[in-house]
Amino acid sequence: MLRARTRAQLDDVLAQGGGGTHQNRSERDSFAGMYAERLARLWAVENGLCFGRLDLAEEKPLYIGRLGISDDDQRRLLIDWRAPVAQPFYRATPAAPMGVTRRRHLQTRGRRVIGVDDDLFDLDRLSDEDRATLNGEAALLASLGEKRTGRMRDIVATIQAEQDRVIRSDLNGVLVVQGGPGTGKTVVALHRAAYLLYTHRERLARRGVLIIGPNLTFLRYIEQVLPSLGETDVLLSTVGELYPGVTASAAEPDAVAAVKGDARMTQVIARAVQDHQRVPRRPLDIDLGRYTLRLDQRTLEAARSRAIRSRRPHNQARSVFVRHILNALAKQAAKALGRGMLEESDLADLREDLRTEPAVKSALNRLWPYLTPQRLLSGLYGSRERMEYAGLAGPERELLFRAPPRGGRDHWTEADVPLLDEAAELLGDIDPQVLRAAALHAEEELAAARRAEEAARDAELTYAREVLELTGMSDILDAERFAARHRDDDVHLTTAERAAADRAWAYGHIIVDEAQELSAMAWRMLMRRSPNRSMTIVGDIAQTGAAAGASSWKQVLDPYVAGRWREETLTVNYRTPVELMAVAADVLTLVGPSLRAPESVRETGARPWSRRIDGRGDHAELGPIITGEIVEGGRLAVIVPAGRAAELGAAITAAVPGAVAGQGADALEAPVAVLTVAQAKGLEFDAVIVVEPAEILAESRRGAGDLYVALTRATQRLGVLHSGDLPAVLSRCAPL
Ligand SMILES: Nc1ncnc2c1ncn2[C@@H]1O[C@H](COP(=O)(O)OP(=O)(O)OP(=O)(O)O)[C@@H](O)[C@H]1O
Repeated sequence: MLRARTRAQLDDVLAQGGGGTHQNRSERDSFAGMYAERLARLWAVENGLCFGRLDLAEEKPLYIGRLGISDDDQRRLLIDWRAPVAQPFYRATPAAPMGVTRRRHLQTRGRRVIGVDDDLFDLDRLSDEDRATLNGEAALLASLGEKRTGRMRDIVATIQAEQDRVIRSDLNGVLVVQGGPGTGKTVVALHRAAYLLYTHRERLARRGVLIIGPNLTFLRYIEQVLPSLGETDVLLSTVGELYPGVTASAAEPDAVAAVKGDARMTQVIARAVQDHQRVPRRPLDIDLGRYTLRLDQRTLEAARSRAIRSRRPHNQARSVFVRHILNALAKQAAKALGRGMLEESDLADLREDLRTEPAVKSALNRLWPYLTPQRLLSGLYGSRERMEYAGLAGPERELLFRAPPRGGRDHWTEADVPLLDEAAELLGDIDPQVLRAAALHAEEELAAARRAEEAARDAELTYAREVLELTGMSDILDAERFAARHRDDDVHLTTAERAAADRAWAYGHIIVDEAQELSAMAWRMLMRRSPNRSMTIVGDIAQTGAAAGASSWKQVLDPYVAGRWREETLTVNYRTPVELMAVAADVLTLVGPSLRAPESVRETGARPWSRRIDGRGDHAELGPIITGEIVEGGRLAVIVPAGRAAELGAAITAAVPGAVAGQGADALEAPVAVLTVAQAKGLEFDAVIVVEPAEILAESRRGAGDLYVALTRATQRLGVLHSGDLPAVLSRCAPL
């Protein structure tokens, strides 16, 4: 009925056609967008719309669902799971029943109820064992035992009490959620986003919520969870995508990323900017044909210090510098012309004449060049002298050195993005017209701007097509025209879209997943986008893999909110069965003797196995072993050492039909995915085979953490293949 009503409203709006004033049209379009979005949401929640019932001691039962629905008389039929009255559904325990006598979990398929599962809080009837039970244990275990699809699902029906505390925690301040693998950190973070948007709609809809994930595969893995929770206005991004117009697609060794991620790069970038403001040691002669003007060091120093004292970013401070220099030149020119003292208005004319003199322009461009972040960074990496001046020496400098890009186009890596952002802060914007007029060699920036424009147009067109398709109007209205109508006034842009295009956007709330992997420079970039410091930081210090990653939350946060952040810990592992977790827990002792693995909620009886392989030649032996582990209708990951990824990926994809290697959408859909630990981070699979664990252990300083991550990706089965001796920490695996 709701869908029919929304559909009718949408039809009404669209039937009004394209006439009327500009304002009429844009209002109509934004209504159309709103109704279409609501309709999409109503379809998205179709599955399992109502999943719970609370029987209360004093009142009528409440039904809990994915969204709230009232009848025409405003009587509540279904309570949105995020509403305060729904809280007991997740929090009530036999010891603290919160007025609830019975909690019922409904399992549905389509519109049919296929199972119910009750928690009784009538204390007299409970045994001790019952009192300690999980919330909706049967429903939870049924959900955990299901085959994995390659996309994360929502858990609104089975959120556990410790997770609910995180989800509903206060919006303000910085909340760290520390938890071992499989404790639901990711899924909880996504539910928190949905909860916050529901509870603080006004504030957050305007400023938006940013969710940062470790890589694009991971974002694809989680992207469907939010619409099914009823939220569409959230920006999912990696750190590498946060700088508009730059695509960080190049790879680089961990050691290089580690230097770029270090907090010291703040000073390096600042010095790199100052390098472009240095005055030459000798006077500078400007030959104007009729006469020559000279800029001596005193004049240059004075202009420079005025510009710096203006405290403006480099590109804006340039006008102060230029004004001072032109003044000095104009006075000299007056003398050279033999005109003695001139009126101020004559001097002004002279200044303007000089400003357009090519020789003066080129001198000014050398003395105080307009700089884009891209030019600054390319110039820095391409010159050992500049790096030296900026404070990079020895092996670090050699790691960062790269030949200047040919044709003006550089290849950026994920670790470059926070540095570009840092540079952008210090440089300030350049008016695009100035950029063109100054005839800078800025092909790269212009190309980036064009690409951004094209991407925005594509997004508009897709949006327009979707709206028209949803409304069944695609044969009546042309998507191009529909999109063009929006373009003029930006009315259709969601908060997330506007935020994505704006480097300086301040988000209402930022959620960071796999946060342990971020470098100090990446944190600076995120903090800049969170002036109100309203953040949820989700991760596991034991799983840190990146060389520039975190070794404690204190180290990450003290520079920004010392003593003002709170931490919650998740302790129960919902992914990995007891038998697998025992193996992983042994490895965890190598990461840190005091670290404790989370408690698993279920047993499968399937003992992890190990098997010796030859490990050389064409790896023909791997095909049958891997094929034998494929889960019918489910997904298997083969996790390999990063240094062997290309070789093993090629061998396995050749031998196993349907297998894919490396990151990307395919890796989520395929029955068998060959991945490195970094690529598998945050994901989960029905079965996992870890190849050459000794190599994974030895591959980096954080090898033990990497092996721990690899071993905790499976929901059902785990096996280990090794050519040398099996590492002693894996002795629980039964040899085959
Ligand atoms: N309350 C719950 N009900 C049902 N499933 C749950 C619940 N909590 C977590 N899960 C499931 O457990 C699995 C692990 O969750 P998630 O990926 O969020 O863990 P994580 O802590 O982020 O793990 P990692 O640190 O390994 O990335 C997912 O399949 C998730 O859906």
